[in-house]
Amino acid sequence: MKLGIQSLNRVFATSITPGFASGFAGKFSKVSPILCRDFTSTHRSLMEDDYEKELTSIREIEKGLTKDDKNRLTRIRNIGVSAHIDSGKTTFTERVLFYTGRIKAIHEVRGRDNVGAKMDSMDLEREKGITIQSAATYCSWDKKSEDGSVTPYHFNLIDTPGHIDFTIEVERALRVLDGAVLVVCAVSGVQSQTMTVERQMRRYNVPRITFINKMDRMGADPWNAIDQINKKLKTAAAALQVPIGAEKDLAGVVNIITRQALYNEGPQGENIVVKEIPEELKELVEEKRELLIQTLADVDDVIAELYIEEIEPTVKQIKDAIRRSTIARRFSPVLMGSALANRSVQHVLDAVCDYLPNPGEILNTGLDISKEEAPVNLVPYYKSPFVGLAFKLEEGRFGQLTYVRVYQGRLKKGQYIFNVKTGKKTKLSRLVRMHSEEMEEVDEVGPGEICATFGVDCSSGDTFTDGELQYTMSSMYVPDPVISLAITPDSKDGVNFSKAINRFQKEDPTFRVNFDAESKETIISGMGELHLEIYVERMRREYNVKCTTGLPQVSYRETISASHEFDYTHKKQSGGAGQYARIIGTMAPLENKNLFEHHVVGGKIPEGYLNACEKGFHIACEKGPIIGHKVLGCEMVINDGTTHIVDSSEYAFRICTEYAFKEAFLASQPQILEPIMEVTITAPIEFQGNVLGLMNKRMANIVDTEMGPEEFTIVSDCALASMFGFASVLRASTQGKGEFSLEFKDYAPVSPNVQKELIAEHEKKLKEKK
Ligand SMILES: Nc1nc2c(ncn2[C@@H]2O[C@H](COP(=O)(O)OP(=O)(O)OP(=O)(O)O)[C@@H](O)[C@H]2O)c(=O)[nH]1
Repeated sequence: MKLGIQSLNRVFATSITPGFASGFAGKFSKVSPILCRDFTSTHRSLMEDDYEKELTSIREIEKGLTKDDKNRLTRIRNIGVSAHIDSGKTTFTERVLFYTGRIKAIHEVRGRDNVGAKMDSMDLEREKGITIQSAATYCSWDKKSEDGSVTPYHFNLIDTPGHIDFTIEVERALRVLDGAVLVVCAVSGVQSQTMTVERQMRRYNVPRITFINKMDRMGADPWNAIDQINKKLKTAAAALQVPIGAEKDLAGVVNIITRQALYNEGPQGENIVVKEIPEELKELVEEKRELLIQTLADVDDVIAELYIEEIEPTVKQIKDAIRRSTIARRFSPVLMGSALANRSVQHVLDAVCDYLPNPGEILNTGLDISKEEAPVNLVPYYKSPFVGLAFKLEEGRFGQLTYVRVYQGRLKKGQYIFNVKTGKKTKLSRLVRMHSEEMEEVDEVGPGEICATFGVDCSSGDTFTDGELQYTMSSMYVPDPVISLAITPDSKDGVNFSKAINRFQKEDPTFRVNFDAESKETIISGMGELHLEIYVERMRREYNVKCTTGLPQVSYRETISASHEFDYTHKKQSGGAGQYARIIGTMAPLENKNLFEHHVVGGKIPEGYLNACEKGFHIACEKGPIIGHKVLGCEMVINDGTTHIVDSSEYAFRICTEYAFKEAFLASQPQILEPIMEVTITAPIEFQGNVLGLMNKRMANIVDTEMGPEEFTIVSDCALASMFGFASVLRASTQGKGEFSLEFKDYAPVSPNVQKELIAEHEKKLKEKK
């Protein structure tokens, strides 16, 4: 047996930081909710972080757990199901609900019975066959051990959408989950969204097991998919199973740890029958078992030592090592099967119990705002004072539904909870556990659990406590919208329109609404065409408001590429009180953010006026001087100025800064930036020429091409403006067989010609309005 270099490092130099442990984690960050949009600091603090340190804190917390706490926590799993579009998350979750007894019958996504899967509860989801909102449910799984004993586990499960347009749903689910099942298609392998989801999991330090689905399809190749997980996702992964049969003859899997063949029998594959391993698979099973142990030796010290001594680890040693390294985010165990063909889903549930952490094995931290935001560990003790996070809001039949993850203490019906941000106190009149759109009343939920409540006024990401503690938790990453649309309700009745807009904004932080005073239009912004289309459709269906929409507009940014010194005086004396302000300073380009600073000495400009200048700066950044889009990458520093004893005021200094900003901006070689998207297109090979033609026409920069047995994938960078309406163009060019996804990558300057056109268009619009 050969030993990987990494395992040698781990055995002989155990101080080496494990590569997979230093991922990104919102949970452990020192970022206050106010700063939650700036994740750079989070990344940095976590890169320096180290799982060993985290583990020390977890061990410390464990010491305080009572026997009851332990019993409760060890049986809880908060998990998410995430994947690329159409990998089968919803189909998989439907099986989970069926096998756990949560639903009595299986219904398919776009199934002939027209019922639709349980977790796609919205009509639109059922019609389109896509998941739009993440749905939460809970269920119980009786896990049978090898010795025949049964242990009941309690799962809170969230099925998340695959489309990048609904990415916020994935972000908020991962923020509160302790583990995830990453579903990968056995034919397509790792796809663009798999990589996005993986990045999100790393951001929140979520351990994951992988399920290779669609093993019943022609061309299924789990070994290729595992290879891609290792290479593309840079996650050490190895199979725990080998399939028995293929395509329509897929009968079950061999558990290579216990060396047992597990067949799914019964109409819905509900009976697991244990048999001898088929003769023709024995060699493959041993080969893959060795590979599993070898991979584990690379990430786990115990197995590495046994490996060096050439001792075969026991079943328990292998399982313990998988658990340790999965929770430490160094390894992802891979299971395989077919959700649609009812094969091998039950083993994923066993693996969730065996290898994913319970809420007591994950470190969650907050900031104590009563002690200058000192970091605090949250302890999942039943008797601790309550701390919980409102991670999702939804308008339900009975008012606003707030999803809460309880981090410590418990929530009881009738109890008062305090919103740390607003200081508001609310009595909990109802407490429910969610089961897709249905709910079940409960009196109490303990630490580590997820529940929902009504009548709590808050925003997504607010922390609640019992009123004594002043803790806040870091919130989730909210990406900036990239696309906008002017929207006008057809009827004069604006009440329902406002209601819908308010509700959608509260529920979804990536859906933004602005009223453009110049054009007198309401502008909605979001993550993509589909995202906005869904909201316009929901307004019609749920609020009876039909709307007319303009053409989608790119959310450009305005920036500068040179520095400029300014000396600006704002003076107004037309009877009554005058206005006077003078500021002197510099304007300079800055990477990816805006910044206001002042270095005024000797009280030449009083503090209050300087604050007004800062306000003026931020107002100016909201509407750029060239085409009225947001400013990005600009630093304004005020070094000096003068005041007038009578005519100076905060108002005068604010206005003065806005004018000075405009003047200096226009003198600093202004540039318009446009969003560049990473476009991933997959289609059958015969359409490769057509697709390349489409992308060339759009001046896309091809970054990668991959040929599969039947399909090809092209990854390219392309300006968002060229991608509007692409769904129908691609459909027409590939006989409806092509698929694509768009993800924001970066901002880049538009060409001088385009800049000229955009400015001319903007000026024309302004003239028309006059
Ligand atoms: N052959 C085969 N098809 C499957 C399997 N699992 C799911 N499908 C099909 O794949 C399609 C997509 O399944 P979904 O469960 O909606 O996938 P999803 O990942 O939830 O989709 P989004 O939420 O829209 O991203 C459906 O037509 C399913 O019937 C499987 O194991 N084998």
